[in-house]
Amino acid sequence: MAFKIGLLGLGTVGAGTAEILLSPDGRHPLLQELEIYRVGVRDISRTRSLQLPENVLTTDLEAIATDPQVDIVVELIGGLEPARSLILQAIASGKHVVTANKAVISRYGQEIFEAANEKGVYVMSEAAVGGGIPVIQTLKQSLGANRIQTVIGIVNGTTNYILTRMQTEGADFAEVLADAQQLGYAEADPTADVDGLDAADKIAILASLAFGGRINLKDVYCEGIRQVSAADIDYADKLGFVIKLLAIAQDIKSKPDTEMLSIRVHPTFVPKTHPLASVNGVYNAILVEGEPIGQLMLYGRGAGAGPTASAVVSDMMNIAAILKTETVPIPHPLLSCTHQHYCKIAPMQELVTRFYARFLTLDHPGVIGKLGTCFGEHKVSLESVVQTGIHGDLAEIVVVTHDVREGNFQQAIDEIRAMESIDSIASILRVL
Ligand SMILES: NC(=O)C1=CN([C@@H]2O[C@H](COP(=O)(O)OP(=O)(O)OC[C@H]3O[C@@H](n4cnc5c(N)ncnc54)[C@H](OP(=O)(O)O)[C@@H]3O)[C@@H](O)[C@H]2O)C=CC1
Ligand SMILES: N[C@@H](CC=O)C(=O)O
Ligand code: NA
Repeated sequence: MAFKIGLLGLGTVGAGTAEILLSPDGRHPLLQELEIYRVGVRDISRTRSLQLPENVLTTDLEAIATDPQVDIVVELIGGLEPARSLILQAIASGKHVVTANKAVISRYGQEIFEAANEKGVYVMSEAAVGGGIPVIQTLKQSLGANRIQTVIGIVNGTTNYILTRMQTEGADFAEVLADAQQLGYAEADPTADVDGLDAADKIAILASLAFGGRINLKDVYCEGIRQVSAADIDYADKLGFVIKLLAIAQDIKSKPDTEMLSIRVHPTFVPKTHPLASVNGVYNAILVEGEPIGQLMLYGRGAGAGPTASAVVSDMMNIAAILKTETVPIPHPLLSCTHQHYCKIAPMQELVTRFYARFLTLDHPGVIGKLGTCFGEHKVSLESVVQTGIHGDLAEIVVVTHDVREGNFQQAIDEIRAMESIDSIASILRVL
């Protein structure tokens, strides 16, 4: 029995997926039962390196999504529309769906999964987070016995690639971004990568799986890497840290019967001894802490044709395997989405974390004392304060705090910004 695949998109991930399907030798035998039936693209005249079966290419994606012959629709075009509508059309036509589209799943998950459950079809999205890393299945199935406390991830390959090369080669941001685009890591609009939006989509999906509720993406705090300078990377190094764009979801409830999560994406000082500090280049890693499992880290390539396609094809095989046995009722309790409520997300002011801040000040006596007094008045305890150098008429002062309430820290910063002896606040970063 062959399962007919309708592939929407033949770009980086689509081509990687087709390549696996066209070379089944040495892989799981089930792969031989997945047949590329139609492939939808935008520009049919474009030269493609793949040798596809004849007459499969079309620009009519809607026809694929609704074709009665198609068993599984694989959405790999990216973006919000027409991707969302095509997924919904496929579901309405009774097709199972595989997608790598975190933007659509994080925003329209409720609509999509409700439609899928009603229609009795699967929507699988392993490639949407961590590329080839099997993190979605791990959270959905393998860790189901745990109470999850924390999920911390490096989940954007493009920014990790950029930060790694800035750190190791002192490379220029724009030049490295162009390389990441060339390598097929970046989104069609790389703003989504650089400004942390892609990582926010991904941590919303992971948090939903880890904490068993829907996440409203608007509640996810998001800061990208544009402001990270060579000077900060250098100070981080001297202080024993590396800078990583972290996506963090934590259960911060104060009592067992309450629910409160902190979900955020921001560049972070990570101690060099932390397991996430050595995750470099396009590699992603997701560190999960749960009870009783303790710490678990998944590591692998988070972007690129082959690794991402590995996840896409494994989703197709999972669906094919279920369809073959036909013993499992749909919705399958471990493969389908069964979330009903929205999780409560704490405002950032309530976060308790350490901070690194770099100030440019007039080189006057007593400036350090004024900074210390102001922080003290706002209950911000300092771990270290160093005057690191002089730039023309300005002194540079670097501060690292102990754990503080973010709201208190920001109030102190507002007062400091208004001080006459402060020229500017060059950077503020959170410390893990
Ligand atoms: N690249 C990566 O490493 C990863 C990507 N993803 C996700 O996978 C998805 C695909 O990404 P990627 O392969 O990089 O994207 P690409 O831009 O490389 O490819 C997009 C493909 O979709 C087709 N397409 C786009 N819009 C339309 C449209 N409106 N109508 C018809 N065809 C269309 C394009 O056609 P044509 O070829 O004619 O231009 C192209 O074949 C995205 O959701 C992305 O977020 C997830 C993990 C990793
Ligand atoms: N643009 C994304 C691709 C994978 O999701 C990234 O860089 O991680
Ligand atoms: Na994955």
